[in-house]
Amino acid sequence: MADLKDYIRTIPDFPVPGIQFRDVTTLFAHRDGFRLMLDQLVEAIGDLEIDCIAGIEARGFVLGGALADRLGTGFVPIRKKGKLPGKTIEESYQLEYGEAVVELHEDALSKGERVVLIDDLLATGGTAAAGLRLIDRLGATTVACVFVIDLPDLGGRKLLEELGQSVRCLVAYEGE
Ligand SMILES: O=P(O)(O)OC[C@H]1O[C@H](OP(=O)(O)OP(=O)(O)O)[C@H](O)[C@@H]1O
Ligand SMILES: Nc1ncnc2[nH]cnc12
Repeated sequence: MADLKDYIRTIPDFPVPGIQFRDVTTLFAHRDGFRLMLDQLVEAIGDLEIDCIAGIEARGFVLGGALADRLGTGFVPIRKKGKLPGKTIEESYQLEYGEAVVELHEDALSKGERVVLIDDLLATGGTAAAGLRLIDRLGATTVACVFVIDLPDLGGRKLLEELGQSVRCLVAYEGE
């Protein structure tokens, strides 16, 4: 049986020298790969009762929208600063290669809603941790953080687990 890694391309030195960029566009582009990924994401989340999926810009939107349709939930976007039209709350964070700010509409989630946070890749965990803070500030509960790719060497899984999160990833690149 095909492995998700068969569909993921690695591009060395992008966007800066020294980064091995794990490119999921080749996975998204392949009809068998995309379906296999969604099947595995549904399985990873299947045991949870959830109201909503929150996806992180940009690749988390592709995953999150398709997954929300499969699971019959709503979808909420966590976006880079300056993109959302309504009133927002914001959190800043450090990246593997930079710094950024993410925002969430202040009325995007209600108190007590059960949310799954999703993105394509977990590296340092800075982006996901900022997303968790946004969800938490609206009084909603993140019941799991779900990623296609984990880069455990960068410590993101450990960070999110220390924050009490259930972390679910489909593939990992370790020491590679
Ligand atoms: O765990 P972290 O160290 O925070 O890194 C993970 C984040 O980095 C990538 O996005 P990127 O910031 O490159 O933005 P993009 O999706 O808009 O290209 C990836 O899609 C995650 O969102
Ligand atoms: N190595 C990597 N590949 C793809 N996206 C990333 N985001 C942060 N680090 C990354």
